[in-house]
Amino acid sequence: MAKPLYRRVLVKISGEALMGSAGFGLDPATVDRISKEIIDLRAQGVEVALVVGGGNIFRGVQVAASGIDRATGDYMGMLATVMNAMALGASIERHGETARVMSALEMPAICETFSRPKALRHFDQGHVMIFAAGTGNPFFTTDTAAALRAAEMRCEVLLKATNVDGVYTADPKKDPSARRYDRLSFDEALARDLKVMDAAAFALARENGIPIIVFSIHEPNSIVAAVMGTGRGTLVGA
Ligand SMILES: Nc1ncnc2c1ncn2[C@@H]1O[C@H](COP(=O)(O)OP(=O)(O)OP(=O)(O)O)[C@@H](O)[C@H]1O
Ligand SMILES: O=c1ccn([C@@H]2O[C@H](COP(=O)(O)O)[C@@H](O)[C@H]2O)c(=O)[nH]1
Repeated sequence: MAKPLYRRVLVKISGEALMGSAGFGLDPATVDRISKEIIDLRAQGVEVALVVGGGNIFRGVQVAASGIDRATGDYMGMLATVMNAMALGASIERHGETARVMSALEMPAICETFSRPKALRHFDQGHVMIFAAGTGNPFFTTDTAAALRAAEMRCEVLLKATNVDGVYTADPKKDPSARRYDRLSFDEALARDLKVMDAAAFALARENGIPIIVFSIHEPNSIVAAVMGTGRGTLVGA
């Protein structure tokens, strides 16, 4: 049986994927399916931190298109990630593991505010860590937050569980002739301006020597497979 390649991982969960086949919001079956994979990883002794996106509810850019200023839209997007984090945390706990949600924006009535020493302590105690509200700053994305928290939490890899099964030469949703990479360097990803993640996220991961695996969250057990090294996806590294 395959063994985990990594002991401590950060998984970036696509917000958009959490809506399942609905056009908006949270699909409970999808949330539960993802939670069960996280629990399977914990059962294998893997320490798991999560950063969740907000694309199933609000993205700052989309909010801005309706006339609200961009920074306000971004704060709305960050609040969306808090709701997703709470849903994932509740589902993980329902399935028998302990989870701690920490938000980059203060909302003490709801969850803890992010503090690195506290987060490391929670991690050492075996809790699944869920980092909400991105970086806490507008004009960023949860991909950048994922690279940032992965570095802060000393994770060995960043797993981007998303809507596509890897990094392509161009956006495969727009260009049917795009080809998928098995492996790719950070320098190439940045030089080719591949939009699967923003440049800040790639640069932060490169600086901290954290490889990124991009894979489809729609494939059953793909998070576990990525940790075992048996899944389909693209490895972005040095
Ligand atoms: N070169 C590329 N290779 C692969 N996907 C790409 C590329 N360029 C753009 N994309 C797009 O990037 C998307 C994944 O990134 P995106 O930030 O939109 O999603 P996410 O981070 O998974 O979701 P969310 O923002 O909801 O958390 C894919 O759905 C794909 O259409
Ligand atoms: O550090 C951050 C992270 C996110 N945002 C805003 O939230 C939404 C949702 O995040 P996604 O990464 O798109 O899933 C994003 O569009 C931004 O508007 C932010 O401002 N700062």
